[in-house]
Parts: sequence; structure tokens; C-alpha cells
Amino acid sequence: MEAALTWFQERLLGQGIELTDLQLRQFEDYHRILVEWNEKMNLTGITEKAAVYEKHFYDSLSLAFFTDLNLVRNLADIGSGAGFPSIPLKICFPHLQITIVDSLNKRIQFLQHLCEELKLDHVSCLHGRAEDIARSMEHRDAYDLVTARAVARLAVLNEFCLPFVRKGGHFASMKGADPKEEAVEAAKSLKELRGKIVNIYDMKLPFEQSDRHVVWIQKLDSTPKKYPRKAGTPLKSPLI
Ligand SMILES: C[S@@+](CC[C@H](N)C(=O)[O-])C[C@H]1O[C@@H](n2cnc3c(N)ncnc32)[C@H](O)[C@@H]1O
Repeated sequence: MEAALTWFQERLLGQGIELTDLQLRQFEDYHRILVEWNEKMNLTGITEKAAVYEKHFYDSLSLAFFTDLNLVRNLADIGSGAGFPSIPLKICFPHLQITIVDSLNKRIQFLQHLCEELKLDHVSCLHGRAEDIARSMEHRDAYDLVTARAVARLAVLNEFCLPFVRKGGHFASMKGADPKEEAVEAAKSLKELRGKIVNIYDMKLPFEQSDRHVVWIQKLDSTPKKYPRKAGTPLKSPLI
């Protein structure tokens, strides 16, 4: 077996995630399709196999090190790009009902194709801005877990993501650099949107050794009526 696959499989096993042959094949196909489509459109700057497994697949799956995803029924991934973190999570936890939101239609088309090729069911890929989609009753206060990796600063992300979370559910904001400063900046948006930081988890990527953080936020109550504000408003005037 290739080195990229061996360490991936062993590290995940160490975290209690045992990959089947089918799941290993799905990750191989994911990498192949990502590289093919990346030649036609900008999906990622990382294409070398070992790097994709470490910086995209393993990093995405790190969410499962901090929580029991078997207890999560539905997950919304905001600004998913090329499918991170939700597609690696779906491969490993096939029971998850996934909703992906991205404002770039090309990326949504890629993800629809990817899900067909990998035969992933119960993945709904929506083209649009999170602030608009969270307005619909179908998505508002509806998800056990909402994720966002490398999309915006926490104060802005709270406005994008917390309206999707059900009361008692969680928002996991995946960050590279230490988010403590962002967490202070996000205090007002958290209060307004009924969120509370319950933990900040950290880990290092196994080979590159760069830092990763997950800000784990609980939704204490339903979204107040005035949120989400109109698309475009949060970025110009975040709740800082
Ligand atoms: C830097 S990429 C990160 C992609 C992926 N989460 C990852 O970790 O590789 C940010 C993505 O967020 C999307 N995005 C930015 N603002 C958004 C919004 N308001 N609603 C939905 N998607 C948004 C962009 O189109 C882009 O695909």
C-alpha cells in the first residue's frame, strides 16, 4: 500500500476510525477527481497526494477526534469549497445527512459530480450565500452541527453559521492560527446570535506539524428574528 494511504489509515485507526476498503477507495477517487477538476477550475492549491491526505482529508476528519459524530444526525458545511470538511466526514460517517452551501456555483457543480462518482447519498449541495439560505425555514435552526473551515473571521462566521444551528446544537469553526484574538473580537456576535464558546481544541498536522484549532460553539437558544441580516451586510459591518 502507498505511504500516503498507510499512515492515513493507521492514524485514523488510532483515533477509533477504522476505514473499510470502500472508504479507502472513495478517498483515492476523491483525490483523483479533485486533481482532474482542478486543472479546469481553481479548487485548491494543494494537489500532491500526501499533502491532500494530510492537509485536506486528515484535517477535515480531525473534527471527529473532538466529538462523537455518531450522535450527529445532520450537518451543514458553510463555504465548503472543494468539500472540506464535510465530504471526508461523510465518507467516514455515512449516516450523516449533509447540506453543503457555497456561493460559487462552479464549486457546487464539482461537489455534485463528486458525490455522484463516490456514490454518496443524502448530500444536498446548495448554491447561494449562507445569509440568504439561512433565512428559509427549512434551514433555520435546523442542524445538529454546522462546520466552516477557512471561510472568514469568527465574528463574520457567527452570522453566517449560527442561524443554521438548532437550539442545543453546535457550530465548529476550523482555524489554522490561534483563534483566541478572534474569539474576543467575536464576543458581540456570539451574544447576539445566542452562541457560547464551550471549547477551543488544538492539534498539529502529523507531518507538516502546523497548528490547527477548532472553536466549538454551542447554540443556547433559537436565532433572534432579525438574523441573518441581508447578504453583504455582515462583511461590511460585522458585529464587532
Ligand atoms: C477559502 S474557501 C474554503 C473552502 C473549504 N472550506 C476549505 O477548507 O478548503 C472559502 C469558501 O467559502 C465560500 N463562501 C464565501 N462566502 C460565502 C457565503 N457568504 N456563503 C456561502 N459560501 C461562501 C467561497 O465560495 C469558498 O468556496
